[in-house]
Amino acid sequence: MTHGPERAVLRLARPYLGRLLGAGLLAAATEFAGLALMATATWLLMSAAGRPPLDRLTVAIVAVRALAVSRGVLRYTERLAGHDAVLRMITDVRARVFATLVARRDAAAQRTGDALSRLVSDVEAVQDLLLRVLVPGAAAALVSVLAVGSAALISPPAAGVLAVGLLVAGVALPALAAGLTRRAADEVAPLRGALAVDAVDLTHGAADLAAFGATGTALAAAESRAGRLARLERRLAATGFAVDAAGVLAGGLTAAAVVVVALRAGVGGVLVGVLAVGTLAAVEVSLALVGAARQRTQLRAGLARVADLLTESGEPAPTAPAGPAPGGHDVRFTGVTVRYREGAAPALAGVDLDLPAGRRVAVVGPSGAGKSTLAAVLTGAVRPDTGRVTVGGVDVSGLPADELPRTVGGLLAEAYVFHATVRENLLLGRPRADEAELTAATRAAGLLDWVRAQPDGWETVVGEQGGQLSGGQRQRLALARALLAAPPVLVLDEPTEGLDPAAADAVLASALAATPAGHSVLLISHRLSGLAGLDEIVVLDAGRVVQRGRHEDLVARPGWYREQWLLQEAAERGYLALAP
Ligand SMILES: Nc1ncnc2c1ncn2[C@@H]1O[C@H](COP(=O)(O)OP(=O)(O)OP(=O)(O)O)[C@@H](O)[C@H]1O
Repeated sequence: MTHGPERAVLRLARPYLGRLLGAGLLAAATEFAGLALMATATWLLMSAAGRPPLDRLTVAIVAVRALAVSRGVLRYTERLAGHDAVLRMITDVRARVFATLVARRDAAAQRTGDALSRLVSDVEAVQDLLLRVLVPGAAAALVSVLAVGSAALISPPAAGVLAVGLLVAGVALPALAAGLTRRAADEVAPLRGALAVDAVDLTHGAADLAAFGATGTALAAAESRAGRLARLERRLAATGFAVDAAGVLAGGLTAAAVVVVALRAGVGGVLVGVLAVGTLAAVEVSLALVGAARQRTQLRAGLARVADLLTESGEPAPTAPAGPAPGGHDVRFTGVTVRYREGAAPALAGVDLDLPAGRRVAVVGPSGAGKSTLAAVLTGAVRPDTGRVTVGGVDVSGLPADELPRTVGGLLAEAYVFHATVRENLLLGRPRADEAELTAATRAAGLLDWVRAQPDGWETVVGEQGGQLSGGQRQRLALARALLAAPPVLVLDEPTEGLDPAAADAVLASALAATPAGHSVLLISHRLSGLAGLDEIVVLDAGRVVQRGRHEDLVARPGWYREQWLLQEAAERGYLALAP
């Protein structure tokens, strides 16, 4: 019986079904060879005790040797066949998961590192499902049937007893183990997650906790959670061991019952011994299903996440640079309203905005005005509650997930810098960019001098989340990547954040100059300097458009823009006067 996510994942296994079936049969042959080895060796030892002529034992001696050797060979071939099939399939799964993640551009998921965990550990769940659950599970089931069939040749009543023992070991105990593991996962996983958050808060927030004298309280809370987790894990480990012990007991009891029934049925002494040892070996094979059931339960969450991504996108995302959309690249916001929480004030309230192809528009406004939300709606990361956003006349929400990023993109809020080299981080924007394109984008973002000054140049590793860069360098790297991607509608959300005023002006000017003519720009900024050359400036406040026009019109009119511009000018003049 397979669950929904398993079914979705297994659909991808279809092209490799032949190989997987082969691996399953080889696994069954390996286990059966082991069982036959035990049974034949027992027959040989017990028969040899009666000192019969050697020629009566020759076949058994050869069989023991052959079975011992073939078991190793079969196991090796099974592993080879199974891994070959599964690794081929995993490559497909990874490509599809990556394609969906890229297409979806789920900002929240990328921030939490969820994307990486999906690509690595969740996809490995698919591998484990096949190699550690389904292949050994099918092999154990097949061997059980063969064992009961073989026992029936000696004594049908003993075979009946064996069948009952195998059902206990291979069905009842695995079901019990799965139930316990599920409970463990449901209770332990949230606690582990909370403890991981505690650990991050305690390390990253250590300085602030100490400054507020709150270290002791925070530590005590984390310790109490760790204590609760330890108690729960001890209890679950004890019940887990109890299930394992029950498995051993089931093996012993089944063997004893088989012996009694076989003796009553008048089976000869040597064959009773063979039945007893064969029973122990067969039950042990079935007990492997207990481990498989536990594993399968633990894989649930990972498989569900992978299945969620598999159902979304069938084909890997294209890496080709942006091409013209069928209806051009005119962007239009019509009455867009976004409300993040029921009852809360809207982040955007009925916003109308036109961004015809080639136009450059800045969106400014106080903190919390809804600027980033506007960008998020345009890139499809947030869906409007009412109203619509169209690109080339097509509703953004109706565009295929892999098509939108080819048209709209850029530097979004809290752009992620990967733990990779400068070159790799840049190539994410345009995988086939050549050296000249890399250089031009990096120069426009004002990062080229820094790159050239590094001993490793483009191959400089930037650390986890760009931790080995300054805030300004991280921002420039993210901006260079956006400029390299050069989508026809370029969104730049605070591209000069973290730069000093002079650098901010220079970078903004060079970034705008580097954007090809005909490409539109939606610039989001809290700085008003450097906006004079733009076609339009839209002032947002509390989710509404309160002013719009060119820079020279807006500074001439009373309002938020003029006030803010005068304040920023005065502050920056003061800053420059004080600067050495
Ligand atoms: N993911 C979210 N969940 C809930 N509320 C949100 C979320 N993102 C933004 N908001 C709220 O929506 C409103 C607009 O936020 P937004 O980030 O769009 O503003 P902004 O103009 O970009 O602000 P800033 O200049 O400070 O970045 C704010 O009140 C904010 O608290």
